[in-house]
Amino acid sequence: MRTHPEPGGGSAVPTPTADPSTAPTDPVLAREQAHLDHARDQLRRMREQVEGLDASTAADAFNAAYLDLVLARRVASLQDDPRTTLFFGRIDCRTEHGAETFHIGRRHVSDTHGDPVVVDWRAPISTAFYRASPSEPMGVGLRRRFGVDRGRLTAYEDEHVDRGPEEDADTAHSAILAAEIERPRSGPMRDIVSTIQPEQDEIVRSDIGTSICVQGAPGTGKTAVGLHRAAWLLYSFRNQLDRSGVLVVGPNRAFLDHIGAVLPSLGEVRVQHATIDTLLDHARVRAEDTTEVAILKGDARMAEVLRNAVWRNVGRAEEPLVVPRGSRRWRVPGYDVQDEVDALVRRGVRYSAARDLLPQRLAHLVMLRIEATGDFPGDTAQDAIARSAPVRAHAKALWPALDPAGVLFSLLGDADVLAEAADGVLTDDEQRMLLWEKPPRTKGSARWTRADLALLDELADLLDRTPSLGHVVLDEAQDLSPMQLRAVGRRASTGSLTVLGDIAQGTTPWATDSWTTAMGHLGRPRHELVTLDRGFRVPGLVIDFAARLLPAMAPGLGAPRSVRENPGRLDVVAAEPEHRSAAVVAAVEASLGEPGSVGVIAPDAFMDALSAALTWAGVPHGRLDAEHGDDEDRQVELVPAGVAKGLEFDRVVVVEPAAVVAAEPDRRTGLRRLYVVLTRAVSALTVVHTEPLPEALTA
Ligand SMILES: Nc1ncnc2c1ncn2[C@@H]1O[C@H](COP(=O)(O)OP(=O)(O)OP(=O)(O)O)[C@@H](O)[C@H]1O
Repeated sequence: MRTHPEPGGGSAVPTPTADPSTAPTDPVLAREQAHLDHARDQLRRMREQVEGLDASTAADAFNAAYLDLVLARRVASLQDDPRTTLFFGRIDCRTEHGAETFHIGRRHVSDTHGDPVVVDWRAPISTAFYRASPSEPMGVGLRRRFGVDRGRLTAYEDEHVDRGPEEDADTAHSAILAAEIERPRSGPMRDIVSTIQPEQDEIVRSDIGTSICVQGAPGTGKTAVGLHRAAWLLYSFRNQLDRSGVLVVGPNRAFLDHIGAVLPSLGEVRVQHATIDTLLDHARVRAEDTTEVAILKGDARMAEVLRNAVWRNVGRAEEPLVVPRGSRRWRVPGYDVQDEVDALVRRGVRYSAARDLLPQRLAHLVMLRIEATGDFPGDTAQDAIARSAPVRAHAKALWPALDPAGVLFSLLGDADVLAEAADGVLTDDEQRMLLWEKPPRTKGSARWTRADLALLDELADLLDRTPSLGHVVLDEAQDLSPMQLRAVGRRASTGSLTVLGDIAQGTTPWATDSWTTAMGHLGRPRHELVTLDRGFRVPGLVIDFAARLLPAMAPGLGAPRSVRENPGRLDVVAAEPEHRSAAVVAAVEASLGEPGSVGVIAPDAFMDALSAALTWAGVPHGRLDAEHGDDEDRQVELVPAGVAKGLEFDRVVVVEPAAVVAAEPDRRTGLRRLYVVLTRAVSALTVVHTEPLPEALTA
């Protein structure tokens, strides 16, 4: 594929130093720039038209305020960002209307006749821009990609898709695509709309009813694909999803900050972002379980224990129900009351919903007796009986009000309650493990753990149905326990899910080793499983180094095939123990002159010493943790190994791999953690060690 203008006739591929303010001399580029100027004029016209609309003409003040809000949002969505272009590609197609040209951009722009000047990348016609190939041209004759710099077009590449397989899209080299993939990374994650690959596009545009699970090695674009899928769904099913909502769940705050700008840059500001802890925000976490107990609390069998723990509270109707009315007392025998209770239990509604129905059911039994005497007191009488003190007291005794904390408090604090709920589900030893050594005196003083949050969430759902969103994107899903997966799954019980992860990056003791099992816990036994294996982040030298770990900790899983042209740089620096921090500082200082971010990733225990060493050397740096992301524009970030998942930096310094491994509860988890931290680099990786490297890495 040729890039125009050719070297000598201007910059082939946009570079930060190109001067885009000059008019293009290449006639094709000049015509395209004129189309861009026209598109900008039309967008301005569309905006001015909306600005001119008068909300005060609405029927009443309420409607006027609502219309005002809608118009303000519409004006905001029609803003033009002069730093970027309105389109990044074009396709020339044969359609039922003859030969047509479509320019593809981030948003739709139309002219005064309503004809498209730019089509949204999510519109059906744009699919061909991403997927057409010589073997399947999809009606496309020409595909053109544009090089862009500071809001101007600086280059273009043409691909004659219909000219047969000699110019196959897979092998044809695109300098513009390569430049986008190779660009140094700095700041938060960016959208990839101009370069979405065909295998990624298939996931992005899967039907809303399809739940998809994407297994992909580091840097294969899982997160990017999940976010673009959310944007595509919101565009294609706007009405449905505006009502039900879309949620993105990620591993920690630092990760959410890293990805937080992608959807807004695509015009989607109404997507909620959460970590699993903020999602299950039922109580403050004030204690930590041992690994063994956390694994048990995360086990899917706990769902049955909790179900039993809730429903065991429904009592048996031993006593008759006696209701005085006028001069008579109406008596319903216990066995009749019990039949109603049994019928409600069998109905399969949530505990609290069934509880709300019971007084009416009891009142109905009383009414039947009254009517049997030939008296028909009317509909309001049943309501009055349902609200009467004897019926309310009877219902309350049979079906007590519960709250999640109260149920879990008695389950973990009372061996008899646990024994009854866990009978035939957990062994005696497991039950002993679950019980608090020193039970708190009240549920309010209980010191809940992170694993308890998923149990409280399950209980909350047993009592009252959790509302479902329209779509949930779950990233780094391999790390969630079965109980956490159930919690996410119920938030999409009537919607669909996009589940992203990598079994080889599972670093929790309860990490899943099977997507079929995980999707079962998410309530999606029927799903599509897709594997992504082309790596866009990690260069070849670095991925080959990290992949040495795979046989030891995730046999059967492959490394990504790096699509990067730059093989990257790998330096392994052996230092004396007393010079470790100095070696890290030297590695950081060596990379400060180049553009792009620098991540120093080390075990948690080293953070203070490394921060002090960097400060002493006068290197400004930030410090990420699970609660704080990259909130300032800093070149150097100090990152605890446990927080690095999902992040990327242009250059990475990994400190003491053996200690990264040793900080985890077991060797497999340790090697997986090391695999995660070694695969964060886009251009260069420096490994600083004083202890021998883990054997798996030197093999
Ligand atoms: N089609 C593409 N064009 C350009 N860049 C891409 C493309 N796909 C992915 N990337 C880039 O590759 C990098 C890695 O993507 P992403 O973080 O989504 O990968 P991941 O599979 O989620 O990685 P990890 O498993 O390590 O979290 C990002 O910088 C992303 O923008």
